[in-house]
Amino acid sequence: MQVAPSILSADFGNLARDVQEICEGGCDLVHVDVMDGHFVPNLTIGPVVVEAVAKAATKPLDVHLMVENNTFFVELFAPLKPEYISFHIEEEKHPHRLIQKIRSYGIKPAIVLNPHTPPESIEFLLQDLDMVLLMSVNPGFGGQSFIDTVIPKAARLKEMRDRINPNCLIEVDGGVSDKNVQTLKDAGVDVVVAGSYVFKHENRAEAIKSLQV
Ligand SMILES: O=C(CO)[C@@H](O)[C@H](O)COP(=O)(O)O
Repeated sequence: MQVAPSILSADFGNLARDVQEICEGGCDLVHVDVMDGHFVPNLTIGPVVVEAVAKAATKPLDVHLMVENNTFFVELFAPLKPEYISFHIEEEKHPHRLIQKIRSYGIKPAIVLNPHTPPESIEFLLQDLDMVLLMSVNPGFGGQSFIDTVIPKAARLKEMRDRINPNCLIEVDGGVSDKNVQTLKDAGVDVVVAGSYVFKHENRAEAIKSLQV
């Protein structure tokens, strides 16, 4: 299991220090939540702060857009060269075009599904994706409870993924801890995002290790 700590739960007064700590602690990706106050009822960070995160990070960035105007934000973040940019299928009229745009920057495209969105909604996009992110909380905030319907959903997505594009990773985000990571692994999940579990742990490196099952 790859682990992508969400910096939403980091100490923003000491962001570079916290990013360095999770990278030295062995995380696989640094997960960056971009919220615009419209698609979700919360507002986070723009390219100025993400540039500082990219400078501090020794692991690739995984940028999760929770925004209304995906194309505008892709253009804003592409120069920072994250490994992945993911956007919500619920907020995109032309997802295939946006996937091509993200790839044209040399960035891996990913699509995010809210808890209610079925994996079948992206069946005909799967061949063009590097990752699908399944939300296991309603997007917008850290520290929420895990919605366990994501487990059969991940298993259904895995069946589609294995058939259509075995290289496409499955990522789960929200309420992830050492208590549910093995179940997620068994369902076929490849990457977990964890915010409060990692950043509130007294030993963040140990927290990351406990998720690398
Ligand atoms: O995208 C989001 C929330 O919208 C997540 O990345 C959370 O930040 C995960 O936080 P925890 O549930 O692990 O505390």
